[in-house]
Formats: sequence, structure tokens, C-alpha cells
Amino acid sequence: MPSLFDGASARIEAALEHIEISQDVAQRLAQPDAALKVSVPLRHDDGRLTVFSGYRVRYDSTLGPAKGGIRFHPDVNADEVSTLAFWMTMKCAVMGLPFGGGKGGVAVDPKQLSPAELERLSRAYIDQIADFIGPDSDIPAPDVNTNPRVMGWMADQYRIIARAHTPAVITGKPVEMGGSLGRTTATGDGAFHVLSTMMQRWERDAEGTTVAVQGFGNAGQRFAKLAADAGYKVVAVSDSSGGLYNADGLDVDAVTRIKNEQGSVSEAEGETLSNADLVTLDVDVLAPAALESVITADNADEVAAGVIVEIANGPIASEADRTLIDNGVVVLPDILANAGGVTVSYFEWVQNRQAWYWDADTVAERLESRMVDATRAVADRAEEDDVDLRTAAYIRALEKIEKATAATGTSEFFGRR
Ligand SMILES: NC(=O)C1=CN([C@@H]2O[C@H](COP(=O)(O)OP(=O)(O)OC[C@H]3O[C@@H](n4cnc5c(N)ncnc54)[C@H](OP(=O)(O)O)[C@@H]3O)[C@@H](O)[C@H]2O)C=CC1
Ligand SMILES: O=C(O)CCC(=O)C(=O)O
Repeated sequence: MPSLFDGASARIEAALEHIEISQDVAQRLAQPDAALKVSVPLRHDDGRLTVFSGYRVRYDSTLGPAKGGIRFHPDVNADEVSTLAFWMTMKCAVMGLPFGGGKGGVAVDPKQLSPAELERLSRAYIDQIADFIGPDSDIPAPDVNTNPRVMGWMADQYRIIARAHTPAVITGKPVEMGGSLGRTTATGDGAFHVLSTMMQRWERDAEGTTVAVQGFGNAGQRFAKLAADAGYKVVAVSDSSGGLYNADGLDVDAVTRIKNEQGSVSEAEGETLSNADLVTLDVDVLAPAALESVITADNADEVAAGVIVEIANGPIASEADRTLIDNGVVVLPDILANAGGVTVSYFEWVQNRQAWYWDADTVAERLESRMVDATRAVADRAEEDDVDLRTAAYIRALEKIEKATAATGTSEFFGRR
């Protein structure tokens, strides 16, 4: 079975069939710029010590400092973090952000930790990677199982180590610590803007369009709410403990309340369904918003949705691409569809550096405008080159990196720096 990273490289290969970029750049993008593996020691509340594995990868910094989230999950590993950092590189490029790509993580199940243990782990991780990150080199942010509170502890730990107030080193912080308004909702908001832009282009109505959302955390919850409020019929949602289905449409606000009070969507009113069944449900729009590779060569043929909004990073394994395309399934690719989060992270970084904070409407307007523009540019390119949207997004990202490399003149000097 190919590694996650091999699968990600296949998307570059697909784009390179349509454009020519220098071999130097293609080779450079075949592996990360720098990858750090650290031990993260945690003293538990009962006195035990556990040493977890932590990672931070700077994939590429051609367009600016590396940028990308930090994941706490038992399955985190070096291949996954590198792949996520690679996707961040493509995402920042396609969005026209002045960032390269990075990602980090700790192989831990945070649900097994007390709040005090989670804080010590977050601070210990920053102790180990502090020399590797910085507001001009590599800027972390939230991802799966991390949130503003975790970012707050991490930013505070960096401040203690640096002996300097450096809020721009981490984004997704609590607003009281220099976080941007609108960052918490940004990933779901951005995905919804991408879908709405395409629906307009297809001259399709939200009203009655059925939606299934896998993953009911930060990104999935917000997307489901926006969809329901706009008239889509959200018929299924799920989290790690299973899914919920109602053919007449779920009450998304009620499910959200129950999820947040009782920990699982399955506690709410409705039929239960498995995560595997949700992915192949007969809906118009499927929005995977949890983890990688939920659609693979094994189940791609059974996907019944006409449109997939990739809110998660890498929910479709590359070996499933051909089947989905042949079956007429339109994929709104992750490097565009989930870019709302990093876009508002960029806004946060700008605000931190200027110490000049924007109101919520300004953030929302600027996010919408960037998401709509990027979506139109990718859709136009897909039409021009007669390619699918993912390939068009990669083409645009690769061209941007190639042009920046050529402008610096360093492509001739790769290997001599
Ligand atoms: N946060 C951000 O800003 C961004 C996130 N993303 C991507 O979006 C995805 C979701 O991230 P985010 O919402 O932040 O993460 P959260 O941790 O907030 O939520 C993740 C959700 O996925 C669910 N989940 C975990 N494992 C499974 C599984 N095996 N089957 C079904 N559901 C599962 C979780 O269930 P439970 O609630 O039971 O734990 C939770 O509801 C990730 O791929 C992430 O990389 C992309 C761009 C930005
Ligand atoms: O906000 C950020 O900097 C990055 C968010 C992230 O990890 C992602 O887009 O996958």
C-alpha cells in the first residue's frame, strides 16, 4: 500500500502532465525542507511519566515562513506530518498567502488527559520545538484536537522561552491573547464560501440539496450550521463514535448542543449510522471533515454523492481519484476547500505584527473575498486546461512556487546554498 506521502506526490505528478515547471523545483518539492522529531515528556497528575513522540515539519518556505497546524492524535506519525506540511505548502500557494507549508503533531490521545496534563503536554511540546519555529520561520496553529486554549498555552510558553512578547509565532490564539476574531469559525466558513461559489456557477439552489458531514468538530460543525441555515438539508453527521441520520433533515443546532453537552452526536434524536455508511450515503453533497483516506480505491465506486467538499485534509486517497472522476463526482479539493482557516491565521499574523486589530465584519468580508476569488480562479483554470478542480488547484500552486523561485534566481543555485 502506498504511503500517505506517495499518494500526495501523485497529485503533483497529475498536475505536471499539464504544465512544465523546472526539474529543480519539482525535485525540491519531493521532500521536506526540514523535519524534526522530538520526545515530549509528560508528568501525569498521578506522578507517572509518559514520553510521547512529537513532530514538526517545515516542508517549503519559498513563498514565506512555513505555516500549519498542530495535531494531537494517537495516529500522528512522521509520514502523516510531512504529508500535511506538503498540503499546507500547496494550500498557501493556491490562496496567494505569503507562507510556505509546515505542520506538527504529537502522537497522543488527548481525551485520556486531564486539563492540567493537556497544558503540561502543550508547553512541553513547545519547549522541544521552540528553536525550530518563529514568526519569520514557522508559525503553528490549531488542527485536530487542538484549539485556542492549547494555542494560548503554547504561545505563552514560547513567550517565556523567548523572553519576549511574540504573538505572531502562533495563530488561532484566544482573542484575549491576540487571536483574530473569526479564526475559530474560519475553516467551516471558508468551505461554505467555496461550495456556495461553485453552486452559483452551476446555477444550483441550496434549497433541498442534501448534505452529509463526517466529523463534527471545529470545521464540520460550523459548515453543517451554515449549510442548514442556507436551506441545505443536512441529513447526516458523525463523529468518532458514529453517525446520525434523518432523511427529513437534522436539527443541526440541537445536534450541536447535544454533541457539546454529551460528547457524541449519536446521543441526539435520529437513526444511527456508521462512518463507513455515511461516506457512501445517497446525498448531493458529502463533506468529509475528520481524518485522511476515508475514501479509497475500496469504496470510491460506492460513493453516491455528486459533490465532495474536502474539509478534512486528504480525505480522498489519490488512488480513488480516477474512479471518482470517471463516475462524475466533482471534488472541491482540500487545498482550496479548507483554506479558510489558514487564511484567517494569515490575518491574525498580520494583526499581531501591526498590533492593530480588525473587527469581525472586516475579517469576514476579507475571508469571503479571498475564498471566492481563489475558487473562481481555480474553476476558470480547470475549464481552460480541461482538468478537474484538484489538478487545476495544484497547477496554480506549482506555478506560483516556480515563479517565486525563478524571481529569486536561486533555482540555478539549488544545492550551493
Ligand atoms: N481546524 C482548522 O482550522 C483546520 C482543520 N482542517 C482539517 O479539518 C479536519 C477536522 O479538523 P477540526 O475540525 O479542526 O478537528 P476537531 O478535532 O475539532 O474535530 C475533528 C472531528 O472529527 C471526528 N473524528 C475523529 N476521528 C474520526 C473518525 N475516525 N470518523 C469520524 N469522525 C472522526 C472527531 O470526533 P470526536 O468529536 O468524537 O472526537 C471530531 O468531531 C482535519 O482533517 C483537519 O486537518 C483543515 C484546515 C483547517
Ligand atoms: O491556520 C493555520 O495556520 C493552518 C491550519 C491547518 O493546519 C490547515 O489548514 O490544515
